[in-house]
Amino acid sequence: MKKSIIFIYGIVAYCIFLVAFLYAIGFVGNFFVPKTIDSGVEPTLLKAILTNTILLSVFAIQHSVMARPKFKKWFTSIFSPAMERSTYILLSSLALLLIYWQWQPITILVWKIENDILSIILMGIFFAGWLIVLLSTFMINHFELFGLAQIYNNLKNKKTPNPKFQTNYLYKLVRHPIMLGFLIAFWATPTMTVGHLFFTLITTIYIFIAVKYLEEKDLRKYIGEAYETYQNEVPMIIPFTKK
Ligand SMILES: C[S@@+](CC[C@H](N)C(=O)[O-])C[C@H]1O[C@@H](n2cnc3c(N)ncnc32)[C@H](O)[C@@H]1O
Repeated sequence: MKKSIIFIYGIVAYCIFLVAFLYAIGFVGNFFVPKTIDSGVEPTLLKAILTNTILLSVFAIQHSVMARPKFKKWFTSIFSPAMERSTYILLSSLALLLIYWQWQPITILVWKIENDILSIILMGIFFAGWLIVLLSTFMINHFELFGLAQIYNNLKNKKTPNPKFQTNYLYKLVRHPIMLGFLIAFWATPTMTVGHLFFTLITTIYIFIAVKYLEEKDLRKYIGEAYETYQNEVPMIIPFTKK
């Protein structure tokens, strides 16, 4: 495929990711965007749970299968390697947009903080979570993580170096600060409904399983002993849980 087309494809994928990422803040936080985690017509409890389980499963399967080295090898045997990350980002973002669009609210209250100061503090923690997610992507390599380095280097006929193993900034505190940021953003809310809690519980379980049994397995294989030492020294997701 023409390098300029691959470049445009990667830029479009990145723009769709930006929309999906920004929308996620409003979706989970219940503000600004037209459809949020607690808005819309409420179906029966069974329909809501079934639909939401399918939606989250689509995202989890896409995200986990496409991140595996075997899938990447297959993909790059057919398409340009420069397109691999952008395709991953594009399909992840589309899976997220599908969640926002089809999510079924369950508005039964689990907790509601009436104290204004506590609510503001929780909203502050919520935004801090999203900031941690965004900043952490730059601590690894934002441009490589979202496929921009690959499409740019491809356009310039340059090889993209393999991603570097980072243990800097927040990666000194935990091994998975991006996931920590998501968990903070999903749990910190002044109003927790059953629908929001369902989303948060399922994503929390998925994050811990995917990180421990998929991502870290690959990282140990490719980085080797240095990653094992890192695992021994730095906690996985919850800070200060390792001596
Ligand atoms: C969506 S990012 C999430 C990274 C990490 N799990 C986190 O929560 O911060 C996934 C990519 O980051 C890479 N990655 C994970 N830990 C890394 C590290 N310490 N240095 C460089 N890349 C890393 C993985 O190989 C994978 O390609």
